[in-house]
Amino acid sequence: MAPVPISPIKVGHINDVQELRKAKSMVIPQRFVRDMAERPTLARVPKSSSYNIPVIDFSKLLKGSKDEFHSEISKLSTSCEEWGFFQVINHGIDLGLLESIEKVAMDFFMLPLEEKQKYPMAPGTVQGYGQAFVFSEDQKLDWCNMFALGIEPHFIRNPKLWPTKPANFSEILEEYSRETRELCQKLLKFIATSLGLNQDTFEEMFGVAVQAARMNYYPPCPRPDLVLGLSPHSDGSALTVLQQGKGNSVGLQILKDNTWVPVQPIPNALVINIGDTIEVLTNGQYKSVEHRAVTDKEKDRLSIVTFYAPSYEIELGPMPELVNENNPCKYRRYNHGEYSKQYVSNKLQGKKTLDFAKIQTNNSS
Ligand SMILES: COC(=O)C(/C=C/C1=C(C)CCCC1(C)C)=C/O[C@H]1C=C(C)C(=O)O1
Ligand SMILES: O=C(O)CCC(=O)C(=O)O
Ligand SMILES: [Fe+2]
Repeated sequence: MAPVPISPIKVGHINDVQELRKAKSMVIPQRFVRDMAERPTLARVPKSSSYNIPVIDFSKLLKGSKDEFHSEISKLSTSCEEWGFFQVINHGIDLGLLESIEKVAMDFFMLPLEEKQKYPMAPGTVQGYGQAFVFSEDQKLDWCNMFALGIEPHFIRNPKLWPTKPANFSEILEEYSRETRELCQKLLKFIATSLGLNQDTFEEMFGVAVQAARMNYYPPCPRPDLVLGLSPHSDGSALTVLQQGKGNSVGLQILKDNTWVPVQPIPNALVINIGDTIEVLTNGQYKSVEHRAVTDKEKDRLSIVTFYAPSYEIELGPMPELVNENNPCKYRRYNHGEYSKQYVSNKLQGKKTLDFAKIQTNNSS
């Protein structure tokens, strides 16, 4: 069942950030100005290798020698345990298709506002053009325009929100989504293997997986020190695939050891992150890590995000194989549809939605 908002939500006027940018005002509307504690520190994090998220060579998993396979599986395991993020190179998705999705997404965002507003994201919902996860008039806003669509299964789609311009948008998004779905399915097999589980564990458990796409456009901001492109959050999915636009500014940051670490884009690579579902299923062994986006004074930025999650119908909780004396059960069992409802009814707020599933103990963090 698709999540539906329960009561009318008053969110006040939400400025479109591209229009603010066009107006060339140096003054940032107060709703975008973050409280001190939330403002991004723009000091450079050293570019040393300890601050680079791991890179997985997918071709070594698919067709590498036995040694290459084992060493890449071991790297995958460390990445999921210690980072919750990794970049995949040689993923096999046609590079022309990556370029095409970027082009249609960019062409969409560059349309006049009236055209984009034909596909409005209603308050309290997550599909269409606008700002998702806004629930009150005093909530801070992100310096970002979003366009999100449910992809699979078809009942989550709202056909009225699929744009007619650019003309090839839907065709490219369908093709891209098929490819990213396949990538997620393969990755889940390798993730299962890395946990010592049967490679089909997740596929068998997930039923007909839910897939959604979100395009985020961050125009340059005259005061990047005051705003956030996207509020800190973990993803409610099982896996997320994130494509960073070519030649964009660095904008994605992940929270590691209490430091916001920037993700340096690698040309043609895809960023993968572990979502809340895998954290729960692995009883916290693999982590869904908090991340956010920051903006740049001169450069805009585009990201194209695929969320891959289990069917709304399934019940899930930590897998018994991953619960033991040293790692006692941290999450209760719940229905993924309920979790989705919870996720889309709250503002993005770090890893807060996971409290829904956490078993509270005296020393829970
Ligand atoms: C930051 O996360 C999201 O925007 C998001 C939204 C996904 C969705 C759509 C854009 C339309 C269809 C419904 C759905 C909620 C999947 C994240 O997706 C995650 C969150 C949950 C929960 C999930 O299943 O995927
Ligand atoms: O734009 C980015 O890099 C982050 C996007 C993201 O985290 C999301 O859409 O969930
Ligand atoms: Fe995210």
